[in-house]
Amino acid sequence: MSHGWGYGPSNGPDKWAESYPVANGARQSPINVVPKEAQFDSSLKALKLRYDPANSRGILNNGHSFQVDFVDDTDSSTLTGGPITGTYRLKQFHFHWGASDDRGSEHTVNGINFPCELHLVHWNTKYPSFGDAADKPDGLAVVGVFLKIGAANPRLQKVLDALEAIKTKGKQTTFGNFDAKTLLPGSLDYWTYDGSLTTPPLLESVTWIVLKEPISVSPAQMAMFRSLLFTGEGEAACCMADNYRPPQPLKGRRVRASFK
Ligand SMILES: NS(=O)(=O)c1ccc(NC(=O)CN2C(=O)C=CC2=O)cc1
Ligand SMILES: [Zn+2]
Repeated sequence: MSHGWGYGPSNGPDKWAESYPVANGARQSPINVVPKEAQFDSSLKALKLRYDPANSRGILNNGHSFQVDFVDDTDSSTLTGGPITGTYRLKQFHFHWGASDDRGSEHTVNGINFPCELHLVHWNTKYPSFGDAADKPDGLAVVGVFLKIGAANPRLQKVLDALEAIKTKGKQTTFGNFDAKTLLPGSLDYWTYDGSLTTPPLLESVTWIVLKEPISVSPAQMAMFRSLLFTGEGEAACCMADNYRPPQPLKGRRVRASFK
């Protein structure tokens, strides 16, 4: 790819394999989840997500999405239990969304797209840092949460209200005292499978944990996601939307369910 990867016709998901051959690898993400084909595994533990609001640090427009970054130098915001062993620390969360409400999620369920998907990114503390963990087969664990059109979600509002300050690529601002737990649905039932980052470098290092229950988002709130720009200040504006990779081949992988 002559220029950076993105989601446009010349640098989008169909082109990524040119610079990132692992795009055609054996454990790529996202996937289409077919609940009837997922195997209930009674040995799967309940997810334990313990997040300390004091760890939230900033919010950044990285030109592909926006992410809320967390201080991750102690075990104060962690993921344990579920399909993983050991302790994984929360590094950041971000979203993927569509230009219209009929698309935008990365994972699909029975071929259905949601308008938006939240990813909470964690790294395995058996490694010294996120960067060290990012290319290990058990290095990362991402919790995926679907957003479904419905009533306005007050728990999203603090995040959405911050977007006006980070409209263009590279802009960031402080974002303290945010409790990421408030973004989770009531049920922590999940599907899990071995996968990858869904953006370059597409590293096959992610244990995916996709929650069955969506959280709500209103059409007006979706419009706020779409008010962001892929482009930097002074460049021709391009609205940030359709920043999702479509489902990838399962290639024989098993998808397990924590629930019947
Ligand atoms: N969409 S996803 O699979 O959850 C996905 C998750 C993460 C990343 N990349 C990163 O986290 C890059 N990164 C670093 O390497 C250090 C901080 C940071 O943000 C890419 C994709
Ligand atoms: Zn993501």
